[in-house]
Parts: sequence; structure tokens; C-alpha cells
Amino acid sequence: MAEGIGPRAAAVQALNEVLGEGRMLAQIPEPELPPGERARARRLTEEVLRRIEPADKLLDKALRKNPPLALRNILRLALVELALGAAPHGVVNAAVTLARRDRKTQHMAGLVNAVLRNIDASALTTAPVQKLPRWLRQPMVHFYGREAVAAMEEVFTQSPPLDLSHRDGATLPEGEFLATGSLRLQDPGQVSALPGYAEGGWWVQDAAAALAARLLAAQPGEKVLDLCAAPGGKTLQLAATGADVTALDISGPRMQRIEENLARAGLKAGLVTADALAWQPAELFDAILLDAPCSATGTIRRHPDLPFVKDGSETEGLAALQAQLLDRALGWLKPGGRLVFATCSLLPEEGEHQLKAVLERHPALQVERPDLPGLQPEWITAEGGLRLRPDYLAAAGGMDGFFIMRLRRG
Ligand SMILES: C[S@@+](CC[C@H](N)C(=O)[O-])C[C@H]1O[C@@H](n2cnc3c(N)ncnc32)[C@H](O)[C@@H]1O
Repeated sequence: MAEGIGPRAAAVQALNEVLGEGRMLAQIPEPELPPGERARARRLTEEVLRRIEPADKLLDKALRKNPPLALRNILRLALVELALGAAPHGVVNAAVTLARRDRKTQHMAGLVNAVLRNIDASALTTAPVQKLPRWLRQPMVHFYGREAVAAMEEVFTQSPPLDLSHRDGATLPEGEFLATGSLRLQDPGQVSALPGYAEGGWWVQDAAAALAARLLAAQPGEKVLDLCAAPGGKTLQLAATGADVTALDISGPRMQRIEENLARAGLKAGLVTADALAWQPAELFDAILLDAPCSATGTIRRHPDLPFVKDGSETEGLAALQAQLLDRALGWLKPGGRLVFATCSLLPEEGEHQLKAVLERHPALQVERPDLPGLQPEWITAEGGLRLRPDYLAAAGGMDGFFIMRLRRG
């Protein structure tokens, strides 16, 4: 077998499923490869997804006819690997082998060889960056402006750093602390091999995602609800404060992951598997964190498959669900209690518009301006919400897109 063929074959298979069948990478079963090769397959798949548009422009100049998707994906992978500096001989051999292995592409193995030997892969490194698809780009340009969207697209071409949240006194890997409190590792390697992993004193959580629980500022002994909690990154943060935390999610399998994550970190929370639209608490809460289901458009740095799989058709339904969840949760707060609402979305329907609408529905509510260490003034909106964008802290690798707001019941 040609060297390194396993991860490359798995990457092409994943690209075929994402781009041909509209499946998210998270829904595709893991390839049967050793962990290191599986990670390499994932990295290769993501690197290609970040450059499909410029790669196709180059390939189309070298091709006379539009090849079948499986062959195009073999060529895309090889071109991206060449542009990233892999050894040309190995890349071309692997691409030819992959073409020969598939009945649909075997008659085009010669074409693969010819195209890859003649193409100038370095042109990919200087080509204009990939644009977001129209369904997402258009509303974003309308809301943020062209320049801001271009800055976000630039960040989406880079593989993101790894951010950690941690308990006090935990053993931590080497990294750089961001002003907001997260520990950032630029080139982490295998997460489970990092110092302190087995002790469970830290967990992977994007720097922007970490701000929602910080803004809730749960206090020891307070009754706190983590609503829409799974897989539990924010539950761990809340439980680490010493608050009495109840974590609720509709998904049984995802609740299982909270249980495992709590056990690994040595933390405790009450766990409820239920539909928040039907559930009723026995008592009111001092504070609630609602991390609502959303389009996840803020997470494209880590999920470059999302723009190709989604089409925006879910946004309206998700925004309506977010408003319903918000209204129910507000009814579960003690008088004077506080609620933090968060979505990992770049669409205003799931953020700024929710803030405006909830104040119209509940005139007695107060918005509390975010006041955490490390927040920059331009991240806070005129209405008092926190708008986090992928191009913020761009030089250090950016952050996920989030909208977060803190409300207080009158
Ligand atoms: C953005 S994710 C939460 C991420 C989580 N807070 C964390 O930090 O790890 C949204 C969650 O909402 C849950 N969800 C969706 N609809 C729900 C409902 N009606 N009731 C309860 N949970 C729901 C999903 O299962 C999903 O786990």
C-alpha cells in the first residue's frame, strides 16, 4: 500500500460525504484507523474544506471537462497538500493510487498524474481566500459590512488554536493566557497527551464560549440552571464555582457526555434529561444559563463543513425556538434573578434581534452590560449585548462567533 494512503483515503471519503451527500463531519462514522492517522485524516479534510473555492479555480484551468466528484476530491486533496508543502512525489503517488482504487475513477488515474505534475500548487497560497456561501454571506454583509466579513473569511482559512478552561490549581499545559482568562495553545498535538489531562482540571472550550458562564458569575451555594447544557463545557465552569448546578438537555446521548465530563473533572451537578419546552422546575433559580440551539455559524473555524452542508433554512425555526426557551426560562427565575442567553451564531436573528424582542415582550427586564476582564469596548453593542466575532483577536487565532446577553428579572 502506498505510504500515508489510509488518512488520505479517509479524507477523500469524508469530502465525498460532506460535499456529495450533505452530511456534517460529526455525523460520519470515524474511519477505522489508529488514532494518529484518524486525526491526520480529519486535519486533511478540514484543510481542503477551507480552500475548495480557490483550489477549484486552479483545477478548472487544468481540466478540460468537469470530473466526477470523487475524482475532484482526490485532486483537491492533493493540490492542498502540495500547497501546504507536502513532498510532491508522495502526494502524486497517493492521488494516483486513490484514483485507481475506485471503480468510478480508475480510468482517470493518468489524468490525475498529468494534472498534478503540471499544476503550480504555490498559486493556492497566494489566491484570494474562500468566500462564505451566498446564504450566509449575504445576510452577514448586510449586518457587519463587507470589510468585517472579509476579515472573518480570512480567519476561516486558518486552523484554529486550542483553548482551555480550567479549575483553580489545575496542572496546565504550556500556553498563553488570553486577557479573558482562557489558556490558548497554538500547536497542541494530541489533547489526551497534554499535561494534566488525566487529572481533569482543564477542558477544551473556545475562548468565546467560556465567556457565557463567566458572565453569569455563579456564586457558591446559589441554585443555578444550565439549560441546554450538553456536552457540558459550561456545566463544568458553573460547577467549578461551587454553585448548586442543575444541567438539563433534551438529548440522552449528549447528557451521557456531561456525566463523563463531570466525572473526569471531579465535579458534580444534578442531571435532567428533558425537553425544556415541557419541563417544570420544582423551585425557582437564582441564575440561569441558556445556551440555546442555533445555526452554529459562529463555529466555522472548527467546523469548515458547515457552510457546505447548511443552507440557512433552519434559522427561522431556530430563532423561534430560542425565543420560546427564553420566555420559559425567564419564568423560572427568582425575583431579581439573572439569566445569560448565548448562541454560537453570527446571524442577528439569533442574537441582537433576540435582545430587542425579549425586551419588548418583557418590559420589566433589565439588560446588564458585560463587565468581564479582557472584554474590549467594541465587542459590546449599543443595547448592552456582547457580540463576539471570529476576527476578534485575529492575530492570536480568532475566537468563535457568539452573541451573549445578561438579563435581570425585575
Ligand atoms: C449549543 S448546544 C449546548 C452546548 C453546551 N451548553 C455546552 O457548553 O457544552 C444546544 C443544546 O440544546 C439542546 N436542546 C435542543 N432543544 C432542546 C430542548 N427543547 N430542550 C432541552 N435541550 C434542548 C441540544 O440537545 C444541545 O445539546
